[in-house]
Amino acid sequence: MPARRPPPGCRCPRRLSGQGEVFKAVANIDVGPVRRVFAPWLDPKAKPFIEFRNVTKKFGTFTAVDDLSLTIYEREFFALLGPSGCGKTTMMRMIAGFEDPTVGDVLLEGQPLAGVPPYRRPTNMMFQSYALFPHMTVETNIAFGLKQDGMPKAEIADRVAEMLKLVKLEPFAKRKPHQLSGGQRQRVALARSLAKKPKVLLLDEPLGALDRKLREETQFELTDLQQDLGMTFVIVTHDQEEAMTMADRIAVMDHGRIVQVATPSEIYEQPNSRYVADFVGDINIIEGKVERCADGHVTLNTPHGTIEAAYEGDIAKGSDAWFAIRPEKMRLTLDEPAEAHRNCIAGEVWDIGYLGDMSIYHVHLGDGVTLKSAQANTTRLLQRPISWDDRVWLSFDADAGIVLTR
Ligand SMILES: Nc1ncnc2c1ncn2[C@@H]1O[C@H](COP(=O)(O)OP(=O)(O)OP(=O)(O)O)[C@@H](O)[C@H]1O
Repeated sequence: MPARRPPPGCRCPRRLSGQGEVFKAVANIDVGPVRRVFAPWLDPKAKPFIEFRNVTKKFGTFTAVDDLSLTIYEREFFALLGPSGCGKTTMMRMIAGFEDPTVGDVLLEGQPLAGVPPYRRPTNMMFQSYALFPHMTVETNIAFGLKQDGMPKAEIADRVAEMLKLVKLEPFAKRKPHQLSGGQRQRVALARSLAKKPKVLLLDEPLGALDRKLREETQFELTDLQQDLGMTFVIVTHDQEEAMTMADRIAVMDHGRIVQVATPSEIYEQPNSRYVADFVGDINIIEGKVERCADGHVTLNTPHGTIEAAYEGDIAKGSDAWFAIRPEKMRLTLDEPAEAHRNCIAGEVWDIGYLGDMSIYHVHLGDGVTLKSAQANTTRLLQRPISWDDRVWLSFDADAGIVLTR
């Protein structure tokens, strides 16, 4: 098993002692006495690497990408996340040069890419299907693009050897794709994409063909590789866990627009809308009306009682607002909590989803609303105290969830 990395956005101690010098150079952001993070987007002096400036892409009358602006920084692992058809692949294809914006500019290192054909761009795109040549061996597959570019034979041999080592495929150099596992084929495709040493690697659902376990392992390999190479990776995925595991930042997209760009933990803990909250991970959303908003708190009147939540900002009394809280942040008890007049909701256990390490309790509130509470299975199944049809209390702290206004 690969060693678990620090969470994205916290690429710190391990990388900064040793090869991590590169990160010091690009992002000297101090966030405390011990920790420095890779966060060029917080550095006003950081230069954009890839830029979308008011880009619209239309196919006929259909708008696939809608007046979108975005900055990606050098050495970033950036994920485009969103439902099918939201425009992720179209954005990647505009970086690679397979599509041109209808309006607006895509820039690389400050230079507009308009008119630059794909083969002249320092980008390479790896597709989900891998598109390996079945009749060629692993090494000839990796060498293919280099040969086409007219690289001298000896250099090609060196580069292929380097790539085989990088993706740990040296023993398989003479095999053909059908003699490899799915994960090995994925690594050949990766080696082939990296062979020309592009500045930007574009990965379109790169792990879609792998089973879950291999996918998880490969995610870590890919992020380690990206860090070691110091390259910029842009990945398209509709798998939010994949984006969370690998990316420094995630752009959540909806209908050709970006709804939020932030680090995985910000996207998860501070979604800016119900759309993002709901798209990334499991969440309970409770609708209410603002009763009071002052002193860093909002009091919400909801059909399930009063919720008092931490909130920095101002919302007018009487406005609609939503309290969003992750299932793992909901306590579940059989006894009524002491402060049952607020942040406590009574219900009945309707269903229990057993996931092995944890169980998801679906709690019915009576008026058709169901909330979820995730409980770690620290005791064996037979010993667990809360079961189907039990009357229970869900409770939470004021800062356990987030108040959303849209
Ligand atoms: N060449 C094209 N002609 C017409 N419409 C297109 C073309 N390419 C993409 N589209 C449309 O643009 C929209 C965005 O497509 P895109 O492939 O970027 O979505 P996506 O977010 O990558 O989806 P998926 O996750 O399914 O790959 C879709 O509605 C798609 O049908």
